[in-house]
Amino acid sequence: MQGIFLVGFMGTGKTTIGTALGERWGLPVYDTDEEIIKKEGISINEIFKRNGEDYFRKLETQILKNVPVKNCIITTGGGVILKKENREYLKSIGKVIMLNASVEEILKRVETDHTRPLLVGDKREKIVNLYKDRFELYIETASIIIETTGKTVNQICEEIEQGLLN
Ligand SMILES: Nc1ncnc2c1ncn2[C@@H]1O[C@H](COP(=O)(O)OP(=O)(O)O)[C@@H](O)[C@H]1O
Ligand SMILES: O=C(O)C1=C[C@@H](OP(=O)(O)O)[C@@H](O)[C@H](O)C1
Ligand SMILES: [Mg+2]
Repeated sequence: MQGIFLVGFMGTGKTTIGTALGERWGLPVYDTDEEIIKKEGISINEIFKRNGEDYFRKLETQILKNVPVKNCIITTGGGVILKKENREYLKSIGKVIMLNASVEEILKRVETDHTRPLLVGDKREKIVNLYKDRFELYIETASIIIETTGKTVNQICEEIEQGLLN
């Protein structure tokens, strides 16, 4: 089986759904953020603080291109689609699934979480602006789009399974 990649905005549930799919299908799951944290030995917040976003993006591309793909599920960080190089790689190497959610739903899910350096300050404003810049890039990269607002993890996994059959 070719690799299954989950892309989408922060808080759309990529890490959660990828983990659930891994359990359902008995496949290994690689989360690019977790691989970056393992490699650097510090949190994403700390990487942004010490080395800046550009450094993080370089690591992200490196990790993306080096995680196993065949018979694996790969969950990405929300900004992976910013680089054309990454979008092309994703499209060429696996099946790309976009998770989507409304701004209100994302806000609810990330409200009390302080692990995302790009959502510091006015979270709603940050989400609206970043999503506006990125939306088309997710759409361009993915071949399956799944709406997650108001759905359970199980429902979303079932929709993904259905989407892969079509
Ligand atoms: N379908 C869902 N319904 C409600 N909460 C969800 C759902 N999917 C994920 N979450 C919650 O939203 C938060 C962000 O999920 P996460 O998987 O980290 O998203 P991402 O990796 O896309 O940033 C977590 O607290 C998670 O438990
Ligand atoms: O959208 C982004 O630019 C980011 C998303 C995060 O991952 P999640 O989408 O899993 O939250 C993480 O990679 C980093 O904080 C930057
Ligand atoms: Mg994640």
